[in-house]
Amino acid sequence: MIALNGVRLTFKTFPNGETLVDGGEIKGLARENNLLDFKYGNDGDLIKLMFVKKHLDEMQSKVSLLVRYMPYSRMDRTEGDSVFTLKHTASFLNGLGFEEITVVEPHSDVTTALLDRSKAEYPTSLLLARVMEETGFDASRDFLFFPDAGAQKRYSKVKGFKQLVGFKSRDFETGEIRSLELVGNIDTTEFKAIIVDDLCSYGGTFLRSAERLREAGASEVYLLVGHCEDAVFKGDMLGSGLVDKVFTTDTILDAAQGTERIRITEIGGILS
Ligand SMILES: O=P(O)(O)OC[C@H]1O[C@H](OP(=O)(O)OP(=O)(O)O)[C@H](O)[C@@H]1O
Repeated sequence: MIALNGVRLTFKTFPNGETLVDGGEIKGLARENNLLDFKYGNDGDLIKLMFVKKHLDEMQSKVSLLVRYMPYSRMDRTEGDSVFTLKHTASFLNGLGFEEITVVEPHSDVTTALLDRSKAEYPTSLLLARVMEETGFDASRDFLFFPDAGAQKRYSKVKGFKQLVGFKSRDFETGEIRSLELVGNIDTTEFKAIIVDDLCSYGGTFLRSAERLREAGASEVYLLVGHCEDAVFKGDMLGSGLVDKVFTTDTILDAAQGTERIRITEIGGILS
């Protein structure tokens, strides 16, 4: 999905897969300062983005970019012969020459380090208070749970709550979670937990997290993630009974049962 100044652009696809881009639609929506809102679905969307930006360049207008989910952001390091796809995706976007790039919930600082004139926004942090209120979170008893050190670092500004951290081991090649152990002092026999992280893909991290939390006495477990892919529901996250509710945004997912999906454009601070 690509929106220009708040209006979703329409694209047609030729039988051979090429895209027909409507320059008249772009021209009709263009202003002196423009915002392209980019929701990545597949690699073809990057090509569409390039066509739109190049067309706006021909009108000599200024264009900023909102990247709802940074493609390849999890490939923020390489092992063995794997290509550094995040670096090359960032290079592609830099080559398009945006005035500014805002990235929603990047997986790590590597994304913003690679992108020119970029900044990050974290809706998960902004939504935490709302999720706590809805779940009846009691700060004197309940815990936030960060599944790995990366998550703990990402949300290090969230202070004043009891926290537990996971120690996760993942097979880089297959993506399979080898183990996830819970680290921290649980000083109560019954508590609620909110798992906080940037993205849910296959859901293994969160199923394992919820298992460990339930074993430790959690009576309710909630998941708050910035990005959420459909695959998690095929993996039966909610059907497992381990997670009571998933709170996420619309950066990837359009709709799924059992989730509360909050439009990022409604979260103060992201687009201002
Ligand atoms: O739903 P899943 O398929 O389990 O994936 C979700 C997890 O994967 C990502 O971390 P990752 O393991 O890539 O963390 P790392 O970059 O710190 O290794 C993300 O931050 C979640 O913790």
